[in-house]
Amino acid sequence: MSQLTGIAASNGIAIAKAYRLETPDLSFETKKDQNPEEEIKRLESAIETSKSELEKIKAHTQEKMGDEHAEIFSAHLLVLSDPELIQPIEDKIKSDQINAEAALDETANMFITMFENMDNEYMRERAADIRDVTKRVMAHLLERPFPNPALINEEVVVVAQDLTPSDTAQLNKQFVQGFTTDVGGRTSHSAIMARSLEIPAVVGAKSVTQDIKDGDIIIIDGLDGKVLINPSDDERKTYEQKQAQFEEQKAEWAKLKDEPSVTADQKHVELVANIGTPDDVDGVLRNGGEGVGLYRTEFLYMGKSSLPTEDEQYDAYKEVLEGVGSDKPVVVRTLDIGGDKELDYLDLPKELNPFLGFRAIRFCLERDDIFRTQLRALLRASVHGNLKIMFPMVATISEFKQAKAILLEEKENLKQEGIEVSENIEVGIMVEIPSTAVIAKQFAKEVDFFSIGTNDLIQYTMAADRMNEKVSYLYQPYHPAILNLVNNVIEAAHAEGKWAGMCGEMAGDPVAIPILLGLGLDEFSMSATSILPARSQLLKLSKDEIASHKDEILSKSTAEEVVEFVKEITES
Ligand SMILES: C=C(OP(=O)(O)O)C(=O)O
Ligand SMILES: [Mg+2]
Repeated sequence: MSQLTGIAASNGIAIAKAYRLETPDLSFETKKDQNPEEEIKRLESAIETSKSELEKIKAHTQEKMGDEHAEIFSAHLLVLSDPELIQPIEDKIKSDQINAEAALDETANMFITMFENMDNEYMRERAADIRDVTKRVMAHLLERPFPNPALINEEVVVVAQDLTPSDTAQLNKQFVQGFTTDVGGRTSHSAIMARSLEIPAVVGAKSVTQDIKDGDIIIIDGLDGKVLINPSDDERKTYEQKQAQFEEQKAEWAKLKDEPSVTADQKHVELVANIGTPDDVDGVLRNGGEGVGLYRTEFLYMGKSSLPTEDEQYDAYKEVLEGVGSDKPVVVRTLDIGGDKELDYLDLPKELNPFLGFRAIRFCLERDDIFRTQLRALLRASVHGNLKIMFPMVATISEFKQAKAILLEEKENLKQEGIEVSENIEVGIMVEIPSTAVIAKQFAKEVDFFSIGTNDLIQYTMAADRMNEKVSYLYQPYHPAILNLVNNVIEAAHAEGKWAGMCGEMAGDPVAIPILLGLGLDEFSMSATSILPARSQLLKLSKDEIASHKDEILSKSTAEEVVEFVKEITES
């Protein structure tokens, strides 16, 4: 057996066979003087195999995730049945006498370039479909296995170089017991999704794809960030015991499900959850969440071949608001696309620094057609619960004002159309850009609330990529620079009678919780599975006692000094 160490990204222990999820190498050689009849036969057979796989995936997705998610596979099937694409490939095989791989590649690229350059969104989306489908057909031509995560139907641990958010969205929790990746950090979106799926995960384990073969027995220790490959019987027993202990601990926490979130000195805070889809609401309720502090709506736009319609979005928002319960807050973040969250069908230009690029509110203010559709859906859904709207990646007051003005315009438009809209929607911002944290005082006059997005705030403040394990030593949530920014935001909010929450992963971190409590954070939004452990921890903490040491905490020079000091004052 061998053991790898990575970053514990989602709690729990998983023991199962490895399933490697990787796109095969699709490079090929162009061959001349081929027999066209044979090449056409090979092409037809690769297309048929691809079609039958896609039919299966589509049926499976329809059953597990509904029609909306299955739609992308219908679009792929249409491409594979389109004579306007297939005939030119066959013509090329005949005229140039080249192998099917070369003819497929050339013809598909020609169509992709043509569609991508059209001034028509529908056609640009078709370019993305052709690109996806061509990969599958090419893999079959080259006889290299193409992974179909949606079709996994036995208990496995997924092993991948990295998982995109849309890969993660396809994983079926019934069979996928856990996952491990070479790259990534605790705040990469695949790790965040693992926590909302409640499956154990270890990310950033560097060489899992090198060291693990399909079918190896793997133990994922999501509590301590370990990956064991082909463990001995004794090791397996040890981990089965650890798994059982973790289950017992969870049963203890579960007793707090309907209890209030109070500290030892009877101070209330709000413990709410981060979600990515309406399906996650169930986990929020099971884990005693007092609402939703961050609904990442990007996932509505992913795993599809086109933008979600206003009605589709309305249905999702209504489902969340009603599911959570009408009195409980639901903070919905408007589209935060960009960074590692791409939408193929929008065909946005590749950027050198996507995390510093054209994303989130920057994108929405330019593509206000897309933004308005989302805002209308949100406003229409607002009558079904306690909705709060939050804009991501706000860097300037002017961005906030523009976004809010568009929201108010759409509200007026709906009212003119005779559609009811709630009059009590709070409108706030994520604080994830250092400049915004620095002038929080000025922002606090404009917004109804702040939610601190430490996942990004830390990476921008420390100039350390949140997904790069090489610089993860610099990604320091307890660094005094971060704590001073957080404190600045909380004080600014309170001075204007507003509330300050946090929806970055730091809010659910047991080391950070006492510090944030002492700084006066009002709302802690975290993965649903962190809520009960946090509630249990709060019961033992005195807010006033920690707050009395606030200045000392903020004046420490290093993260280590902060952690040591807070440990001293909370354990004494
Ligand atoms: C919550 C945040 O947003 P995301 O993780 O989706 O970037 C954050 O940046 O802290
Ligand atoms: Mg962010």
